[in-house]
Amino acid sequence: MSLLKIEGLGKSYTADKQILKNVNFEIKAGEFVSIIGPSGAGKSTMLRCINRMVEFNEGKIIFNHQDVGSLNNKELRKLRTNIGMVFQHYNLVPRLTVIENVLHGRFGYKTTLQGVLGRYTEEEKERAFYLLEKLGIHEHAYKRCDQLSGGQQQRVGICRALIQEPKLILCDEPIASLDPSSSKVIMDHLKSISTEMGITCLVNLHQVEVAQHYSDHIIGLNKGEVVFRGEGSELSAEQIQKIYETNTKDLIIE
Ligand SMILES: Nc1ncnc2c1ncn2[C@@H]1O[C@H](COP(=O)(O)OP(=O)(O)OP(=O)(O)O)[C@@H](O)[C@H]1O
Repeated sequence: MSLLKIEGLGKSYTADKQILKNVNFEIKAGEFVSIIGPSGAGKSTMLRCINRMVEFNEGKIIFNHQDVGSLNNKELRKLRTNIGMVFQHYNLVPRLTVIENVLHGRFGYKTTLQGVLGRYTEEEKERAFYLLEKLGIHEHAYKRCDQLSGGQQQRVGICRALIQEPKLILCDEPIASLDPSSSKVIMDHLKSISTEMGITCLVNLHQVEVAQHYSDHIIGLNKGEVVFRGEGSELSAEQIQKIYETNTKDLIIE
């Protein structure tokens, strides 16, 4: 069943430069899909169009049978509870505790006053603990977020997305600031979120081999156009060259 359908998507921030050009793809519920491409290809813009953090200019986005472009503010707020987001720099509130940051994921379900006063139900607090435990960081629940390592902070970011009870999680370069071992922990968690919890993951990545290892499908973007769509095993050196406009050996930093 299709969860997300992108049809003829176009985006430009300024009149002189088209960032996304006629982008088309479809993602099924529960799939793990990566977007790869060189810096500036439009990967972040693509993700942000899906929840309308960035307004797109052309085409259609259908998410969970809803036409995203036609939603009013109230409908958009509701839609965003179904779409979690994980960021490269975690986007946590550093001076607040881990558990408070996780509970921020419930904001979309609250009135502004409830959110500002930090009014959460016992059930929400239990769920936050359960998620922290699942991601192996429950012993840090009452620490300030800025006392945690990058990998731990990213796990808090994932818990905050999960407590929204999303159907889709958008991850914008979730491992770009992490060392290889923390990166593996994060990617393993994201993968099990899709396979065990059935939550669809759309992940922007810089590392081709990571995308190949974890993804059901890969989308290759070059200058805002989809130049590859397929499984990791179908991604040949020639395809990689088409995406990055460079030889694969040039992608290895020695
Ligand atoms: N708010 C904005 N206003 C104007 N131009 C923007 C804005 N955001 C992004 N751009 C431009 O859009 C292009 C695509 O940027 P985007 O961040 O989507 O690419 P990316 O593939 O995610 O790059 P990276 O891998 O470096 O994060 C770039 O040329 C960028 O300068």
